[in-house]
Amino acid sequence: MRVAVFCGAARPADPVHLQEAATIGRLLAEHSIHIVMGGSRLGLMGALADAALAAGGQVTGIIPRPLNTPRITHPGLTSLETVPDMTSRKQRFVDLADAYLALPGGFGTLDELAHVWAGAAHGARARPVGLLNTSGYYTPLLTFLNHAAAGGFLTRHPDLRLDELAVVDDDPARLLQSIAARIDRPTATRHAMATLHGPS
Ligand SMILES: C/C(=C\CNc1ncnc2c1ncn2[C@@H]1O[C@H](COP(=O)(O)O)[C@@H](O)[C@H]1O)CO
Repeated sequence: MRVAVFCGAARPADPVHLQEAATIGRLLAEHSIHIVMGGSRLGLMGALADAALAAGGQVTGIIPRPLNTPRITHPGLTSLETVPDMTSRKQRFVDLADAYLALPGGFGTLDELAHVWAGAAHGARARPVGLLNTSGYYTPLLTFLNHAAAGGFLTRHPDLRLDELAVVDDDPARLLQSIAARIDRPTATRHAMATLHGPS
């Protein structure tokens, strides 16, 4: 099972975000969940990857070629894939992940979240999305999404329900439990087999 994690490259003002990123990394590794992420050593991405690797986990980085420099790329990932640009990276996250997790972050994280939500709104197979709401980081975004829904702007796909857009929790372990319970296991297994052996 693979989870794509979107999270900040910046050093956060409050170190609790680095600690929580490390907690998520460790928990994913302990549950043998393969992490797919932006491939950087910086910010929350670095904290997540370091903790997962230290706990024996698998971490795949997907990094756009222009960002693949020693200053940015994590040197110890179990695998690293280079892609031409940010748009291709977002598509690789969608190709590879059985679920998505967003930790606190900036425009890059929001862009990745919007990409998966827009895909689901346009009929792509919806996969669970978890928001780690440390210190209420995502509460203003959720308020905005409710505002957008009330304004009738999130209705393009008739099956899309706002409460299905994301599972929100400020507790890393509870959030992972909720996401794991929502993963479509037969599809995830077929998907893993197809990736390993080619489509049957
Ligand atoms: C150019 C600088 C840092 C950029 N480094 C990044 N390396 C890898 N992945 C990145 C980087 N910046 C953005 N991403 C992707 O977006 C998310 C983080 O962006 P945010 O704006 O910090 O939220 C993350 O999930 C990555 O996939 C500075 O020198």
